[in-house]
Amino acid sequence: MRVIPMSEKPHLNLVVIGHVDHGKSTTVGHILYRLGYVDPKKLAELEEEAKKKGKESFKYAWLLDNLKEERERGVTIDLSFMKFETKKYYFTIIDAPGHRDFVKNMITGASQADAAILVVSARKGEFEAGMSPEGQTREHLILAKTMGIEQIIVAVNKMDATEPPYSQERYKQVIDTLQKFMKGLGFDISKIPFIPISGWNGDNLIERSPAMPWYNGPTLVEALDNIQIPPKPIDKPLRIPIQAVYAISGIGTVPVGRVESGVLKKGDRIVFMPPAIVGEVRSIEMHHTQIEKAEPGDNIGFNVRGVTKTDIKRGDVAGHLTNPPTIAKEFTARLFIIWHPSAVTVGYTPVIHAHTASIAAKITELVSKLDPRTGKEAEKNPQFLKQGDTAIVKFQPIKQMVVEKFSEFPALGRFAMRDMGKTIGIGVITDVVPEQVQIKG
Ligand SMILES: Nc1nc2c(ncn2[C@@H]2O[C@H](COP(=O)(O)OP(=O)(O)OP(=O)(O)O)[C@@H](O)[C@H]2O)c(=O)[nH]1
Repeated sequence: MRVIPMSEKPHLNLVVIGHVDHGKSTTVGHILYRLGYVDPKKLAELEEEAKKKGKESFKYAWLLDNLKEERERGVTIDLSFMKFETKKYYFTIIDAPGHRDFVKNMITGASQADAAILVVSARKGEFEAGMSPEGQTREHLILAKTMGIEQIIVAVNKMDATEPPYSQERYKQVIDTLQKFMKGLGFDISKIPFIPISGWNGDNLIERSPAMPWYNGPTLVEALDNIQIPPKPIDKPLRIPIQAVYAISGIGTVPVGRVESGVLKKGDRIVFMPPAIVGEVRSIEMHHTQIEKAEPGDNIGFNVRGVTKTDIKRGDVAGHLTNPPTIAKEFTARLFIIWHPSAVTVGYTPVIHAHTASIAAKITELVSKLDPRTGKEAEKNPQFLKQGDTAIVKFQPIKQMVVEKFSEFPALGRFAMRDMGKTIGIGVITDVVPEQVQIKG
């Protein structure tokens, strides 16, 4: 594997979604190979091995598993990272395919996806399975929409395996169904490319495929270069969810976290919520270098005067005194139930994972159940929610917790809901009832 240089290009986080076996690993593996990230000798070895096992068709998918393993041995964080460059951008694939719990990682992971590739098989029966009520094409699209991922590239895969191969008619049928569904979810489909590909043969991945002369849109890699960079929320109030707090001898208290919005400057007076403790920023450090100010996306450690290590902890949020982070007495969310063995009712108290905080919260009201296709109310005050339902729900955190409205601070306004070691649901916060607290200092 070649060593990837730190690039000057803008950095984007990409997530690859889609129904099981629709070709996510094969497509990503093939792109990485074609962009030169894989030694041809290594591929030949894998090919040989796959042939021996009578599974030649898994060549590229195995490649990906191999790369994943190589990386995982070296990293300690729980996201599986893969990086590659296109003409314009430097991409990190967060949570590569095959990972069942991508939903939780998307929310609680270090980075949020800027864009998604949805891989959909056009093979007879497979496309239909993905769009069935239990299908993940459908589920992942709902999740992407719920999480606010607007930039989606749809790769209509396995075009070599349609009947007849590379059938324009089948392509049209597939995208027609997808476009109707996505429109219903509120996606602006005029901005979404639908690219017929074969992840296996490489059609329309990098160069235009001669097998599909009827298609004149971008190739998959061209579509990646057409992604728009999301603006940095530097004009918004400061929010830094704290990941850890250190006490360093000779320096003092050093909280560590990622700036999600606003700008932090040396000398600023800041407040940590919920404890409502005020401190003064003496220095800011990023990648072992002192900096004067930190902006959204920067992972920093900063030394604060007036705060001890025991005053604050992971899950607290730093902000300026003029607009302190909100402690929620209660919050309302649009919730999607991913998995539950029976039913979710009022009184249910799962753990809410929002930004760096993990705090139990009780459901106090099931306000309404929504029609997942239209987002409109389908039932008022339902008795219970089950797997696959989308609903408006009120929560009461059992301990003080900072969250914000998703529309104002996306990174602090989305959460995963966990119980029994599994992700039960995901939500975005539409409203917060703030708790008034006295700020000390
Ligand atoms: N004919 C054909 N087969 C493909 C293509 N892409 C993938 N496949 C096959 O489809 C099967 C599943 O491919 P994967 O890449 O493992 O699918 P995946 O979506 O990553 O699967 P999970 O990670 O298990 O969800 C394998 O047998 C692949 O060889 C394609 O473009 N054409």
